[in-house]
Order: sequence, then C-alpha cells, then structure tokens
Amino acid sequence: MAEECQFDINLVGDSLAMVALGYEDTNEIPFEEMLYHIKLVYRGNKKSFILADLPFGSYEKSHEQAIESCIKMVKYGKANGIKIEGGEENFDLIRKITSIGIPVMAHTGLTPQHHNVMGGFKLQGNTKNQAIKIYNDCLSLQKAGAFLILLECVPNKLAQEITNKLSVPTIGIGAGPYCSGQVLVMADVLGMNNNPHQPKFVKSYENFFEKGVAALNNYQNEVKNNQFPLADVHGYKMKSEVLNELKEYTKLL
Ligand SMILES: Nc1nc(=O)c2c([nH]1)NC[C@@H]1CN(c3ccc(C(=O)N[C@@H](CCC(=O)O)C(=O)O)cc3)CN21
Ligand SMILES: CC(C)C(=O)C(=O)O
Ligand SMILES: [Mg+2]
Repeated sequence: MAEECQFDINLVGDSLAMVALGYEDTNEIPFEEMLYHIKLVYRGNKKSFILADLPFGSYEKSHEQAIESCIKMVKYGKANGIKIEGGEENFDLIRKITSIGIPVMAHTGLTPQHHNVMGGFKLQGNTKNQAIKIYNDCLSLQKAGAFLILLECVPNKLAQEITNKLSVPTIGIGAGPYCSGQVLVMADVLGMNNNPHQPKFVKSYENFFEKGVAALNNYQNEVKNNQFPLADVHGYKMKSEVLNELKEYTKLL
C-alpha cells in the first residue's frame, strides 16, 4: 500500500514491536526480528527509500557493535539508511556511520527507547532547559552529519524554531505542522489496532480493526448458516463418468 501511494520514505520503525508483534515496549524487539521486517518491507516495496530504526541493544555497547548492526541492516535488510534515537551523545557515532556511506536520521524529543528514564511517554521540551537542550541537540546532530532530524512529541513552536534554524529537513510526529515533513505509524493511520489510548498526535484515517472484525464475523455467520461456500460458485464439479466409476468402486467395498 505504501509503495502504491509513493511515500517519500518508508520507515521500518521499532514501534512494530508494539503495533504488530505484541511486545509491551519497543525495547523488547530483538535485532534479528527488526532485520526480518526490514527484509520483508523491501521485498514488498522495492521503489521507496527505506529507513530503519536501530533497535534498543543493537548499538549502545560500542561503535563496532553499532556499525555491525547498521551494515547488516543495509547489506541484508536492504535499508537505504538508519535512524538512531538520542541527542548530541550520538555525535561521534553519527559521524562514523555517515562516513561509511549510510545516511543517518537522528531522532530526538521523545525517544521511546528511553521511556524508563523519561517517566513514560511524555511531551518533551516544555521547560526552558529541556527546550534549549533539544534545540542544541538538533544543531549538534546536523553537524554530525544527520540528513534528517525526527522530532517526537515536542511543542509546535519548538519544532518551528528548530526547523527554521536547521538546513536539513525536520520530520515531526507530535511536533506540529511547522516541520519540513511528517511521519505517523501506519497501524495508527489505518486504525489496525483497537487501541484504548492513543497519543494526542495520532489521527486515524480508517478503522481497519472494526472492518476486519466485521468481515471475519460475516464469514463465520455465512459458514454457520450454510451461505458459504456455495457449491456452484466456490466449489469444483466432478466429471459425471468419474463420479459413476467412484460409486461403482465404493459399492464393492
Ligand atoms: N501505535 C503506536 N504509535 C506510536 O506513535 C508509537 C507507538 N505505538 N509505540 C512507540 C512509540 C510510543 N509513542 C507514544 C506513546 C504514547 C504517547 C502519549 O500518550 N503521549 C501523551 C503525552 C501527554 C503529555 O505529556 O502531556 C499524550 O497524551 O499524547 C506518546 C508517544 C510513540 N510511538
Ligand atoms: C514513530 C516513529 C518515528 C518511530 O520511531 C517508530 O515507528 O518506531
Ligand atoms: Mg522508533
């Protein structure tokens, strides 16, 4: 579907852990499962630029570990670039990854992999110190070589100030309309999961969950009421001479 509507970028986000795999947070997804999903996104969509999240645990130990993960995502997953959560602490790492030919999208503001130290999934950058920190992080991330900067769950005006200052594009999720571009989790756009709580920044354009339940119930009811399958419509006819031979044969048993 994403290939069909020609999005500029397809992000294979680690939120797939929660929206597609049933994990409780993004930190649970193993690197191999991210890689598996990058591969299948590529196989289904060869035309788009594919970015992928470096999952929790696949890059923090050392630059060597991070580079090995990035190379696997590009070499085997066919990702065109990677996304990494964090601020200026990633400066050297982003330098290194971009220097080997892998475009890096930085991700700051609310960084879900850090939810345990952030006290949950909360708006970021709403105090003077936080706002200045995020602003400076973005300058630093651009200087390190990030070609895109993702801003998650920050006030509209902070995203606007940052977007005006930077020369690389900002991509927002919960960062208001003044970013250079937008991203949203596809499962949220389509309403695939029956989420009791959605972040304020989500807009669902469809309710695939409701439509899916209705379709499955329809099927079940038709089977129970002998409305599906219909012999003439969904079944296969047997040649009459074969049927006669079969009956001859079974009579003898
Ligand atoms: N389905 C889905 N969509 C996402 O966008 C998403 C995930 N899952 N999982 C990984 C992270 C987690 N995300 C989240 C989850 C919750 C809020 C949230 O409820 N935020 C509060 C902020 C309230 C405040 O601090 O004022 C909200 O009410 O919007 C935000 C981002 C974004 N990501
Ligand atoms: C929400 C986007 C930016 C993301 O990181 C993800 O889907 O994992
Ligand atoms: Mg993510």
